[in-house]
Amino acid sequence: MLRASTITKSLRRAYHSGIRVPQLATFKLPEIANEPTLNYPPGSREQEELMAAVEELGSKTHHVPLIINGKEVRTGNVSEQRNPGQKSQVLCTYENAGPAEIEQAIEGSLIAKSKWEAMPIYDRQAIFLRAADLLAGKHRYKVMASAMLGQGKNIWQAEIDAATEAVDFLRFNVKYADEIYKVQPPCNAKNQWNRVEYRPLEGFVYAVSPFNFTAIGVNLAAAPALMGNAVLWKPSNGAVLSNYLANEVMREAGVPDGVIQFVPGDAVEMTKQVFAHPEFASLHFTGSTHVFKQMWKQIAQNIDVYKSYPRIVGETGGKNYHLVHPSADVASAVNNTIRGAFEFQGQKCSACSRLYVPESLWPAFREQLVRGVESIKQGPVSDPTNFMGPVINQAAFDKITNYIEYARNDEHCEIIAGGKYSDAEGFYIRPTVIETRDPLTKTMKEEIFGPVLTAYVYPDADFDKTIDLVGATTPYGLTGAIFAQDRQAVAHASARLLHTAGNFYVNDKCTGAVVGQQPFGGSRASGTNDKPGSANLLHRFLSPRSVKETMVPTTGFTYPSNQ
Ligand SMILES: NC(=O)c1ccc[n+]([C@@H]2O[C@H](COP(=O)([O-])OP(=O)(O)OC[C@H]3O[C@@H](n4cnc5c(N)ncnc54)[C@H](O)[C@@H]3O)[C@@H](O)[C@H]2O)c1
Ligand SMILES: N[C@@H](CCC=O)C(=O)O
Repeated sequence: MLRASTITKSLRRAYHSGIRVPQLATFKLPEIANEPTLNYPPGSREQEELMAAVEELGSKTHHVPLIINGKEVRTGNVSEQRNPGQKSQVLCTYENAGPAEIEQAIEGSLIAKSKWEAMPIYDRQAIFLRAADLLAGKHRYKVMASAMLGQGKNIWQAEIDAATEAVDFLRFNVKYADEIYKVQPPCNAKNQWNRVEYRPLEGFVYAVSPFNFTAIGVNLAAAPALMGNAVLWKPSNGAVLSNYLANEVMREAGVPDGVIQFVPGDAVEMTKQVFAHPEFASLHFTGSTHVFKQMWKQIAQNIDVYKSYPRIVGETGGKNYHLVHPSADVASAVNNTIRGAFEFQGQKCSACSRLYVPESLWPAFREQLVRGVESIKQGPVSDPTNFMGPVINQAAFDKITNYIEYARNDEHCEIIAGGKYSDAEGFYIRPTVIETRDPLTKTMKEEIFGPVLTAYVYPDADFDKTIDLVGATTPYGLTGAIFAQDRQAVAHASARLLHTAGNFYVNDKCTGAVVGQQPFGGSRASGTNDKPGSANLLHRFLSPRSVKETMVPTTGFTYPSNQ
């Protein structure tokens, strides 16, 4: 007979070797809803606290290490992230991962994954719910401040990105995971029980994020991680500090060491190394179309190296439209166009960058548009009265201003608002509207990713032809909007424009999708349309296993018809 002390010792050993309390109930999640957006009016406590965080964060240069297996790693290969609105200010310096650190991160992630995937879903859900609460509460202003100073976001844009959208991704993914786990085979033959288990992918996930949305970086790493995967997260050079702080929030919430490896570095070299690894299981990418296509080709070339077929998930560029019908409410269409085109300096994949207006409405439309655009206040994010700030860096500034100069020199184009810019202090480009007589001019076709809108005026009788034009002008299919009060026109355009936009809006701007409300993503050259902010995305990081269990012995092998 075992003595009590021996039993206690054995139990303690069992506990420490990882034996867990079993799940003793089917749990019900707390209610999941969108994080309320704070308004930050002048004089409010929230504005004061946020601006204090901006001042505090901007008062020194921060240093961002790699985070590999939960440890801060320094390589000595250091780069800078500057404030795009005040380019002399170095917001942070950060370490770049080299081949040895990438190798270490991949190995560590595979080891961490073995425990992480075995952790019950409710533990993983609890961790990400906690991360959401930390981001919505204790760390909200610090992370927002880093997006404001590092990515040039004003208060509102930082709020809807680094606070509410990031929090919504974390919380809604938890809800979608719950729904996915509940989906089980509808039929069981007699004496049998069929089950589906939602395994994570075998191997590791490579998450590569863009500069423009902190929330997207969070989701690129957190969504696969929630489903039991381990992730190498390569942030954009333009968003290192905010992404690092968001990752620190997830670590504080309990994401175990090694599950998300935070590895800024040289995009090309790192990607080459990652894609050559046999355990590479998935690319989770958001960024430009040409980079995604290049990555897809690299993966295809390495296909014989991999253990499994890698899941390729990529949300990419857009050339989004507002189509105005003669029956539209002009003032509303103008206001939506100004917001859709120029919020966050047009640096949204969903930004409106081509506009189609009927001749009959154009005089009024143009007058209101130009007046509104010229009235836009622009400057550093430290002044909350600014509606617009800087673009992200010199390369973006040069690229965008080249488009403006192209239009200035094109005989079919006229710059009717804006057109001015300066990179003396920071990368400031005035919101610019180009009117063109050529609907296929360069600025109507190519993604500019800046505050440049091109308008084409069509004869009212050509509404149908214009619908065709909208669909045929670009290879993209991300977002679009129809403005009309005539229901027939709405229905007609909606049907005819079916494949031109993964997010289609009626009498609303083509930007500003909200997690839990408008799952986001486009098709054609705009991406794989796996809809971040929906259960669909989470499925991409799962490789389900079907289990069939038979309860009674099999007593023979012949068919009844053989008797
Ligand atoms: N569809 C969407 O949901 C969505 C959302 C946000 C941004 N975007 C798109 O992202 C782009 C803007 O973001 P960006 O400027 O950060 O994009 P980007 O393509 O320049 O960079 C995205 C990421 O890819 C990395 N990268 C760059 N070149 C690479 C290469 N050759 N190999 C491997 N990795 C590489 C970057 O370091 C960064 O981390 C726009 O095209 C925009 O439309 C799309
Ligand atoms: N949720 C965002 C996605 C923007 C992409 O950069 C929007 O719809 O504005």
